[in-house]
Amino acid sequence: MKIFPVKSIAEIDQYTIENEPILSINLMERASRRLFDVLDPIYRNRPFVVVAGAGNNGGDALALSRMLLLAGYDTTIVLLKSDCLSTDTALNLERLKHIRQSKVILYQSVEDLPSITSNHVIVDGLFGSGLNRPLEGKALELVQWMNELNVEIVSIDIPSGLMGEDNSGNNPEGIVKARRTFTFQFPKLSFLFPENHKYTGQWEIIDIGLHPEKISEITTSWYFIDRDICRNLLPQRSCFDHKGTMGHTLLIAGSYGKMGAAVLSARACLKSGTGLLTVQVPHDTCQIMHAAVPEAMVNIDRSDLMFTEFPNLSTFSAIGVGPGIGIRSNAVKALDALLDSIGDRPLILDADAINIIAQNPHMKEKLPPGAILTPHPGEFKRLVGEWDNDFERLEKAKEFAAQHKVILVLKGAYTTVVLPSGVCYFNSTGNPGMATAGSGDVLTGIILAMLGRKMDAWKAAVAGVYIHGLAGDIACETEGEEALIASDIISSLGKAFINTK
Ligand SMILES: NC(=O)C1=CN([C@@H]2O[C@H](COP(=O)(O)OP(=O)(O)OC[C@H]3O[C@@H](n4cnc5c(N)ncnc54)[C@H](OP(=O)(O)O)[C@@H]3O)[C@@H](O)[C@H]2O)[C@H](O)CC1
Ligand SMILES: [K+]
Repeated sequence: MKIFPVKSIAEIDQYTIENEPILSINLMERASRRLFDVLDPIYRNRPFVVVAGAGNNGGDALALSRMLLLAGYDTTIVLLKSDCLSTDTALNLERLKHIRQSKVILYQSVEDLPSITSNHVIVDGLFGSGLNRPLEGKALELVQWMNELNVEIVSIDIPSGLMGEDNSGNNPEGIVKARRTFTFQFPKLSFLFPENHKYTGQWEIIDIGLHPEKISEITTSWYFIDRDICRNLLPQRSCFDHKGTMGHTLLIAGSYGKMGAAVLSARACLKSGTGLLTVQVPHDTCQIMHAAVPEAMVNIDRSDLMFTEFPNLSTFSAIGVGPGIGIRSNAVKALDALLDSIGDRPLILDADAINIIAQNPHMKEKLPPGAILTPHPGEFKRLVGEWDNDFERLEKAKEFAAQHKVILVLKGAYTTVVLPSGVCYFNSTGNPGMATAGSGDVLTGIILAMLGRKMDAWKAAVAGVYIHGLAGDIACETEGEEALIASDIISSLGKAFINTK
């Protein structure tokens, strides 16, 4: 699914009005009706206070209020006083006046506000995608009032005060903290940043039937990785395939005391379809790998403890380095040498491989084009330094990916795949239960298998994060968030692939 900047959404909106064709007031009615249909079963019989602004977000709020009133809901409307209501908002205010029970409070000061019980639901329709500056004055007062009530707030389209994209200069006091946000047609970029979760709460998309032609025509740099995207990226097997055509991957992982990372990554790689897997492990640990992953071949390092050498790379269709290798000087030297001889072979670097590169900046220059790096936030900080907010974090990632021509996979909620071109893919699968030891090692194994099958690096990264998250979601259904461990993600890979194809 595409994610658009809010200014492009206004363009799609306009195109829909002209080409469906549909009157803008009727498009607003359709959006509000679909919102009502979602809210009605969730909040049956609860009293509502609907807070509306002067723009079209307020128009949606007023149309929704009419629907609530007609359905018998106790509904009070608080309208932010303004001299210039949008045309459709003014029309919806007019329509409300025809309903006998409607109570519209024109907000001028705090004394005007209704008393609220804990049973109330507040609907926030003050500002939506037309917001262009931080809130102040009466609008700010209203937001602060809503936030201090400590009752459930439902935001229409966007929590009022939150910008669709960059909130760097915003005033955190002037943003509604919703329990739920029902957003029209597309997720907004700012919803995908961890720091904005406290504003959006749980968010959901409501399809309001914007014109599909315009949606496919307008280009964007941002995508939400859904099943369709992943399915189109995954290669099919032919009946003539054999293990030699499914890729021979090399995984360099583990050190004395950290063999779990290597085992998890190796298992995940095999469960993600690699034809053959060779794992490079320290001498003293080879029995662990043989016993835990009998399907893997083992290349034994001369060191008892760590990664210090690697086999001839020409045999392998893709190489993965990092889980559990440590950052001791011998491992540093070996990674440096590997980067010297890698050529343009597909490569994924994770965990300590990233830490080594962060500590030895000259190695960044040796990264082959298209290499995939999968840092968690701590590793990414070591690579690029601090950031002030998540929008800036994304900018830094785009800069790094462009400069070094690599693909970054920023792990976390909505794991983000950043391509050298600046295109970003945000993952839709996964859950907080996956914040557990070894989860990242599993991802490395999955992506390595895909790279080994000659998938383009960006495709392997995008499909890999989706399958990883989906396997985590499937595992969570039986394990729950607390008990979920990395091995459960591996066990669910089969179902994840089946459900995606
Ligand atoms: N395609 C869709 O998804 C549809 C969306 N709908 C709804 O429409 C809103 C967007 O409506 P819009 O009128 O563009 O925007 P807002 O309701 O957010 O209002 C913006 C107006 O407010 C002014 N503004 C902007 N920032 C501030 C501020 N900080 N303080 C005060 N006023 C502000 C701005 O005017 P200015 O001239 O003052 O700049 C705007 O006029 C969308 O979110 C949906 O809810 C449709 O109903 C259906 C289709
Ligand atoms: K809103």
